[in-house]
Amino acid sequence: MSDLLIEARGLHKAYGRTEALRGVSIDVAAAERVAITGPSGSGKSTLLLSLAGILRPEAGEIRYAGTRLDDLSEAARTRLRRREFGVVLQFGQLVPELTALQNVALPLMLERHDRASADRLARSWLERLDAAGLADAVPGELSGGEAQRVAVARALVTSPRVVFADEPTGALDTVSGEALLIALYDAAKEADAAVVTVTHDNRVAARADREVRLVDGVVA
Ligand SMILES: Nc1ncnc2c1ncn2[C@@H]1O[C@H](COP(=O)(O)OP(=O)(O)OP(=O)(O)O)[C@@H](O)[C@H]1O
Repeated sequence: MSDLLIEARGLHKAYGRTEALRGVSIDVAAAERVAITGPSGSGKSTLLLSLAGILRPEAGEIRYAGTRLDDLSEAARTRLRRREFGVVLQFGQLVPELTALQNVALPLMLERHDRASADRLARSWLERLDAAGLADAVPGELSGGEAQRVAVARALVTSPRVVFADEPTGALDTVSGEALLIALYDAAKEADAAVVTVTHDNRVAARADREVRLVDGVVA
């Protein structure tokens, strides 16, 4: 057996007449950092959301640790996602009514951790991302970069096998964008998690172990 974590073959996904994915195959090995790049509209987000089990492609197969992800029921996919995956999206992923600490602790609370241990772990992840001082702030009080650091802490708090990040640095200036990505890569490495990032940014792609470039819904 190889150490392949994700094996996707021949993925097709259309939105009405727009074919976003036209036969994409991609593998991700355990602890590997893969950057998905390509022009706007080439299908990067659609591929990421499909691999993360959030979108269901119309054709093709996705195996996660040998299990067919695309065949699972919605409930089973949600359970697997909560247990095995961390996700950082572009915007609005923090719950506005909760503090940063409560946002980071939320995935643990959903997994029935007790409050004290969830808060302790959440605080330690905020510290690792240099965001301990933000613990009591609500998302409306955070800058774009601060909110993204909190979102990264929340994606890692459950010790996922894979972190999926859709343009995590898109809203940030060059310096804070790169710092956030380094923090994500370092934290994932420490936790032995694979990272799949969608990015327009060459510097981000250069830090990955491998770049997969999409053009018009196929791997270029
Ligand atoms: N929910 C949707 N409804 C209709 N069309 C969509 C939807 N989501 C994406 N598309 C279309 O599918 C194609 C691929 O979109 P996708 O967002 O996957 O590309 P992308 O490479 O991530 O683009 P960007 O870099 O601009 O974020 C585009 O033509 C887009 O307009």
